[in-house]
Amino acid sequence: MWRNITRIHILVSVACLVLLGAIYILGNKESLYRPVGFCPDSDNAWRIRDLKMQTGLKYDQPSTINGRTDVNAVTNWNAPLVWEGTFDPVVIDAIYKKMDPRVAVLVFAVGKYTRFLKSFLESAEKYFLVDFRVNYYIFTDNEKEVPEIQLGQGRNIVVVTIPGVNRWQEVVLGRMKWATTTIDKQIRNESDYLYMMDIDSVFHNRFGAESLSRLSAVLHRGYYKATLRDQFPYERRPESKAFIPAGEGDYYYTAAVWGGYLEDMYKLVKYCYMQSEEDAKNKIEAIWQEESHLNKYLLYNKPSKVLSPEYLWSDYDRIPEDIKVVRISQLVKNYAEVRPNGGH
Ligand SMILES: CC(=O)N[C@H]1[C@@H](OP(=O)(O)OP(=O)(O)OC[C@H]2O[C@@H](n3ccc(=O)[nH]c3=O)[C@H](O)[C@@H]2O)O[C@H](CO)[C@H](O)[C@@H]1O
Ligand SMILES: [Mn+2]
Repeated sequence: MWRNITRIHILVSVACLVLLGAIYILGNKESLYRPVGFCPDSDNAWRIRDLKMQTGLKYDQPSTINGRTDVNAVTNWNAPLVWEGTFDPVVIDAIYKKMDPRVAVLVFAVGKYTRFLKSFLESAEKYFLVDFRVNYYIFTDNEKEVPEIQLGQGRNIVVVTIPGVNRWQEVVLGRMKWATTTIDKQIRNESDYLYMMDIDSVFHNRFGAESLSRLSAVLHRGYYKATLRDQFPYERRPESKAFIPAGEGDYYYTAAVWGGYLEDMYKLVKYCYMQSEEDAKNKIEAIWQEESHLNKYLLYNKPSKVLSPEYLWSDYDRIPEDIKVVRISQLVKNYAEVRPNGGH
């Protein structure tokens, strides 16, 4: 009898120890494979802690006097405004490589837009965060049309199947819903940074780690130089959640390229989703769909980096003197032909 109880005791104790051990290991699983240089904070997001660089790196001495004088390289909230010539790729890459972040790129290719996948992905492999870890999440209603692409080391394609639509506006706004739910389900565990991008674009030059920050937004090429804030195509109807009154505004940002820390992007993507749902309930659609909601958010929650229109130019437009490098450019397309319900 005594011996039996002892055995049961031992068995129960061992089982408890195994259980505790399993809970401990599972609880720490995240930190086991998290890259060095990131540290968790209270809302479980990952923050850059140290701007570390190895010894012996060779690069040009930075100047306090010389730099771009034709453009402004800092916002009035003291965030960098990134142009060619305002960073040294050697230094930036060295710092960010030490952190070795995992970057998620979310693109949608619904209906005829699958035709843009090949050139987007092939050019991204050549120019987008080369030598970094990148997962392309391709949301499509036709996975058979996702092309086979030769990918660099540490880079993957993940196909997410979604239903087709009748109106292009549904894809554009639907992106916010699908991104929110897919981050919740899957992406959160696989990424430190997240980018949202239009698929109808091609990379032409380096689009590198200088673009990474807590929240990075790109100046829309059409309104970056001479447009008065009251002329920005913000949503101007007070009935919409995206409403911005006259007299307010910093810049007009494009919704075709935006990125940042996973959790900050999640918050913003979800915000656009929720705001557009509110609008739908009130039978209104913001003038530029999620771009309008994005601009409202970024006015009152300033981005930590503003990227110049080098980070999204357009093949429709002549390249002006101040754009020294076109890093990615929107393709010319026949809107009426490529969209399910025609052009604008
Ligand atoms: C350069 C720029 O400012 N782009 C914005 C502009 O887009 P665009 O006029 O460039 O819109 P677009 O036709 O490229 O649509 C945006 C994206 O939605 C996806 N898509 C769209 C339709 C479709 O049938 N299938 C499909 O997959 C695809 O990833 C596409 O790149 O206005 C849109 C809202 O009106 C968005 O704010 C875009 O980010
Ligand atoms: Mn586009």
